[in-house]
Amino acid sequence: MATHTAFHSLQVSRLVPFNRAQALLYSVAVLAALHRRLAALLAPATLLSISVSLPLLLADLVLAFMWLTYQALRWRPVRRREFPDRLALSVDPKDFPAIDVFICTADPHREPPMSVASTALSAMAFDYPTDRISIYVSDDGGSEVTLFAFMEASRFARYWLPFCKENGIVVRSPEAYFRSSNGGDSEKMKMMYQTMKEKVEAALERGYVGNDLVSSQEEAEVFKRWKGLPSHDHPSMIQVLLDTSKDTDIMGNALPNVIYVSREKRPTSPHHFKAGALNVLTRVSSTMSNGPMILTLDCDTYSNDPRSPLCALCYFLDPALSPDLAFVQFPQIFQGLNKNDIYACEVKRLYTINPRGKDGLGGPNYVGTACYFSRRSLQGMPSSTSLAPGAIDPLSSESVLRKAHEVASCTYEPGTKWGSSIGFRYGSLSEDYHTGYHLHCEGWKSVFCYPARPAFLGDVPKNLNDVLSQRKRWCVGLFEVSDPWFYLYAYLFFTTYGQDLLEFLAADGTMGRWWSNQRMWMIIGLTSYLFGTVQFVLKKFGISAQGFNVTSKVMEDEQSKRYEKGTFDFGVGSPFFVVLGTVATVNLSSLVLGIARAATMEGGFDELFVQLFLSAFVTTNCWPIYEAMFLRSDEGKLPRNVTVISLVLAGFLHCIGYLIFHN
Ligand SMILES: O=c1ccn([C@@H]2O[C@H](COP(=O)(O)OP(=O)(O)O[C@H]3O[C@H](CO)[C@@H](O)[C@H](O)[C@H]3O)[C@@H](O)[C@H]2O)c(=O)[nH]1
Ligand SMILES: [Mn+2]
Repeated sequence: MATHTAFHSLQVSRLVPFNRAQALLYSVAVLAALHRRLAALLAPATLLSISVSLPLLLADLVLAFMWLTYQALRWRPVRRREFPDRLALSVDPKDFPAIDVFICTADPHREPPMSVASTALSAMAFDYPTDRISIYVSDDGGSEVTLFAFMEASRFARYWLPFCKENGIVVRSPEAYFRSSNGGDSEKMKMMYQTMKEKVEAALERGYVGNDLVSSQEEAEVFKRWKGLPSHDHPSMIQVLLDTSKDTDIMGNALPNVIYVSREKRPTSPHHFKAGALNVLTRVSSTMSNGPMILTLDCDTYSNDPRSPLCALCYFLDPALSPDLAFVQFPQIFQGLNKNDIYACEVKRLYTINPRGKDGLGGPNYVGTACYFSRRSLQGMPSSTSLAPGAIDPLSSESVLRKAHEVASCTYEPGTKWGSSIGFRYGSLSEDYHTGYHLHCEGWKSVFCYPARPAFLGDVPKNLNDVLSQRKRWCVGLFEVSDPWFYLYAYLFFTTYGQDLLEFLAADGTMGRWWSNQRMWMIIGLTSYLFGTVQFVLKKFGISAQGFNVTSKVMEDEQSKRYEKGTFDFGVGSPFFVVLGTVATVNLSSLVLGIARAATMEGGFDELFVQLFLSAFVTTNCWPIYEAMFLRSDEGKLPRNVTVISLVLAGFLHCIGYLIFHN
C-alpha cells in the first residue's frame, strides 16, 4: 500500500538508538558491579564475610535480571497513527463489519446502573452505521435495576443519538457530557436524563422495580420473573431491549441492537468471574448479531471519541495485518484523577508506556477494556476462518432466544474448550493478561492504538483500601497466569529442596536432620530474622539498645529429657512463639478451608493445587507447634496464654483476609 493511501503508519521511536546505547553502557556497568561482588566472594574468606557477600551477590543478580528483562520494552518502542478519514473515503460503510460491544457489570451498588447505561449509550452513538452496532450487557449482579436502567436508556437513546449527531457532540456518554456541559441547547436533554436517573436511583434504593416505575404491562411481566431470585442462584435471563430491524429513533433512523444478559448462576458451578461473563456474551452474541468485531468495555469505560471503531478498522481492514490480528488495544486512560494522582492510579507505565514497547515486538497485551477483538481470535487458531452465521430470525423470536438461553447456562461449558483454548481464558483473576498472553503464544498479533484524543475514559478507585485491594487482585492474578509459571515455581521449589537434600545426604547427613534443618530455617526466618531486623532498625534510630543476650548453657533435667526424645521445648511465653503459633494456626485453618472449598467446587483441586500444596507443606513442618499448642501437657508445651493470643491473632488475620478478598 502506498504511504499516502495507507490507513495507518508506524514510526519507530527516536529514542531507540539512545536506549540501545544506554543498555550497552549499563550492562557493562552491571557486569563490573557483579564482578566486584564475585571477587569479594572469592577472596580469602571467613564465614562472616561470605554471609555478607553472598546475599549481596544474589540481590544484585536478581536486580540485573529484572533490568535485563525490562530492556525488551525499550528495544523497539513504536508510535502508530491511523487515518480514519482515508478509510471513510475509500471503504463503503456498507462493507463495514458489524461490531458487538460487550459491557460487563457485576454489582449495582458498586457500579451504578445509570453509569453502566451511560457507557452503553456512548457506544450506541458511535460514528458507525448504527444498524451494525449491537450492545450486549452482562449483568453478573443479576439485578432487575440494571435491566430497568437499560430499558430506560433504550428509550432515551431515541432522543440522545439524534441529539449527539445534530449537535456534533463528541463525548456521547450522557453522564460524562452533563458533568461538564452547562445547559444551553442541552437543557431539555439534561432534564430528560436527570428524570431517568432519578427513577433508576429510586429503584436502586428500594431494591426492586415497582409497578409505578414501569410503563407497560409487558414490562411489568418481565420484572415478575426476577422476584425472589438471589443474584448467585438463578437461571439465565436474556432480554432484547432494542432490535435494529424494527426500532428507530425520533428521526426515523435505525437504532442499534441492545441485549441484556444475566447468565445462569448456581452456587455449585464455577462462574469464572469476568472471563466467564465475556465468554457467555461471546456465545450469546454469536446466536444473534454474530459481529466479526467485538469491543470489550468495563462498565466505567465510556467512549470519549465516537470514531474509535474506524481507528480499529484501519488495522482490521489492512490485508497485510488482518489474517493474524487478534486485537487492537486502546490505552486505559482515566478521568477524575486528582492533581498529583496520589494513589498513582494512572498506571502510566503499564497502560501507555510499556504497550508501545511491546507493540514494536509483536503487540501489546490485552488490558481488559477498550479493546477491539476479531471474533475469529476468540474461536480458534489464526488459520481457522469459519464463522457461523448469526440469527436469521428476528432477535426476540422464540428460536433465537431459546438458543441464547442455552449457551448462557451453567451446563453449556463443562466438557468444552471454552476458557482453556477458546474464548477468554480461565484460571486467573487477571483474565485480561492471561487471555492476551495465550493469544500471543498461539501466534496471534495485536496492535496498540493510541490516538491523541483519548478514545475511552474510565474511573479509578478513590480510596486507599480500594486501590490496595485492586492491586492485590492483580498480583494474585499474575501469579495465577499459570502454566509456564506453575512449572517455573514447581521447578524452583523442587530443585532447591532436592539439591539441598542431596548435598546434605552426600555430606553424610540424614533425612531426619535435613528435615529439621529446613524446618528450622523456616522458623528462624519467621522469628529471629524478623525480630532481628526490627531490633537493628530500632537500634539505628537510637530507640532501643539491647545488648548481647548470652545463650544459656544450663539445662534442667526435664528439659534435657525432652531434648533427648526429640520433643520441641517451648515452655516460656516468648513473643517468638506468638508469631509461630499464629503462622501455624493460619496455615492449618487455611489448609482445612482450602480443602473444603476445593471439594465443593468443580475442578477445585486443579485450581487450588499450588495453594493447597504449599500450605500442606508448611502445615507438615508445623506439626511440633500444633502438638505443643493442643496435645501436650508437659512443662515444654506452649503456655496457655501464648496459644490463646495466637488463636486470636490468627482469627483476626483471617477476618482481614476475608474482608479484603470478599470485597
Ligand atoms: O465476576 C465478575 C467480576 C467483575 N466483572 C466486571 O469486570 C470489570 C472490571 O472490574 P473492576 O472491579 O473495575 O476491576 P479493575 O481492577 O478496575 O480492572 C482492571 O483489571 C481487571 C483484571 O483484574 C480487568 O478485567 C479490567 O479490565 C481492568 O480494567 C467490571 O466491569 C466488572 O463489572 C464481571 O463482569 N464479573
Ligand atoms: Mn475498573
